[in-house]
Amino acid sequence: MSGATLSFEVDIRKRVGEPGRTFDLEVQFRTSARRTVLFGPSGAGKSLTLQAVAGLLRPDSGSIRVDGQAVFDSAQRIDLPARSRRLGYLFQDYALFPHLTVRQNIAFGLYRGWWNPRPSAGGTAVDRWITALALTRVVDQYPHQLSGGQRQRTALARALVNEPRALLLDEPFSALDPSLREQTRAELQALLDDIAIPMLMITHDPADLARFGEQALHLAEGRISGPDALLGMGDHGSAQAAGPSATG
Ligand SMILES: Nc1ncnc2c1ncn2[C@@H]1O[C@H](COP(=O)(O)OP(=O)(O)OP(=O)(O)O)[C@@H](O)[C@H]1O
Repeated sequence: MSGATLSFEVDIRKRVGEPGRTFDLEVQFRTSARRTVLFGPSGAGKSLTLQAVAGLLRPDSGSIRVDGQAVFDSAQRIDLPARSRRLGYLFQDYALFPHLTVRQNIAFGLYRGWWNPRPSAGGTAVDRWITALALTRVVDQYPHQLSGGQRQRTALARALVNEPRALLLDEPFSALDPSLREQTRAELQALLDDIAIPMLMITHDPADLARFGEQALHLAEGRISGPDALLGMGDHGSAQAAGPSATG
């Protein structure tokens, strides 16, 4: 169960900032790899790109297709809300609700409204991910009572509970103690193999790229500079920069 793929086709422009201090994102790429890593230095535009794919940031123009479906297309006036895109999002700092238990945080992923899930909130999906992510012992604890790894697994469970068609991961290990990162990478890799869900990860850490960059795209100053030929091992799909900004 490790071969699930899905395509992302991104061709977007977005200007942020104020006059005189703007940042222009102009990103074009296609990938159908099982695991794609968008790699680049701080300030390159990685988070803006991932947020646009997720539906958390509206590009000024362009289009985003997921598995052939237009989730954003400025010309056609398509802009699906984040929830309708069926993509799980793992935030860099995990963004857990401090006043909710592990179980409630995970169940929150299932709810549309602003009310809080009951402490006993559950159901098959919540229980499945509690078990799969080894959170059984801590279901009634609050985020401040968890280890970094447990916090990350809780956030992952919340991202997965709606059965998304892909996972979007924003620097998933940067909030962890460096000594925990390698073990946690191995755990995430095993989980992804097990549940066969494609992922798009953004990171500035070469160790993430080495482990998850089945296809690598390099981002610098708001533009993709091309696939990493050394890491682009194409058995499970393909990734390529597209359009005029591609140099590789
Ligand atoms: N809302 C905003 N208003 C103004 N500028 C912004 C905004 N969001 C991002 N930027 C700027 O856009 C650029 C790209 O930001 P982004 O967060 O995408 O970078 P990043 O590659 O994810 O960096 P990091 O690895 O540090 O998170 C940065 O220069 C940032 O200051």
